[in-house]
Amino acid sequence: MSDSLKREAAARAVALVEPGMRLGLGTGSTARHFVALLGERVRQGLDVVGVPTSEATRRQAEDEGIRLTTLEETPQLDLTVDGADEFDDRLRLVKGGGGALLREKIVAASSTRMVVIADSSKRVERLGRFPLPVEVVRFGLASTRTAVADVASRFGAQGSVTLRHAEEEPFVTDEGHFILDIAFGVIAEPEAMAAALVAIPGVVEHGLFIGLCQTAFLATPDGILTLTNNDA
Ligand SMILES: O=C(CO)[C@H](O)[C@H](O)COP(=O)(O)O
Repeated sequence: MSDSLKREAAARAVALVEPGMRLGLGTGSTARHFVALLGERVRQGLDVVGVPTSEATRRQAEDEGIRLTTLEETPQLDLTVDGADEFDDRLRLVKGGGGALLREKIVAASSTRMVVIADSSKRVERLGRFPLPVEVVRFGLASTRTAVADVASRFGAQGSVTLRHAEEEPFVTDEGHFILDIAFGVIAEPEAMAAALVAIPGVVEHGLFIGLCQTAFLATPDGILTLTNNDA
């Protein structure tokens, strides 16, 4: 998708921001537009505070002059705006392509409202096209990986479980963990599979965001499509 479409989706989300709001600031190339546009409004006098979902977003928000806070200081947020790697029509999301899924999920769960901004290529009929990221502690990696692979195959994964790398080295998250990517194909039972994954010792979190997102602004060549999920 072109960058200008991503920016349009981000602009729709920025329009939701009101003075005094406590914001969750997402991670990725689409969320980056949101932070940039928010920065423009802050420089025009808008007073908000934000909790960044990654060190990359923290650096960008600081450069933009956005006042930052933490969940320790501000445990309840009004609105989180973030990207997604894929989502279905019930606004169940897969996130973590950028490796920030743990902080992203904690921030989203601390928000009254989560809005996703994405392009139409991210919309899927059934989740699983994008490999599912699973954040794991480094200790016991081989055992955890075997347990994750067992769950993945029980729930119909068509591909393998891969340790994510950055260049030659394993990718390390902002919280100091590794990421396993599960090539599913189709995730037939997202809720049950999510429960099975978090039951594995060593698994910190997975990239399925279920019941967290209420609204998606979807950039299409014909304009912005709004999807809503009133159950979240
Ligand atoms: O989950 C994420 C990072 O962990 C991102 O939100 C996701 O990867 C989407 O990124 P982009 O907007 O660049 O497509």
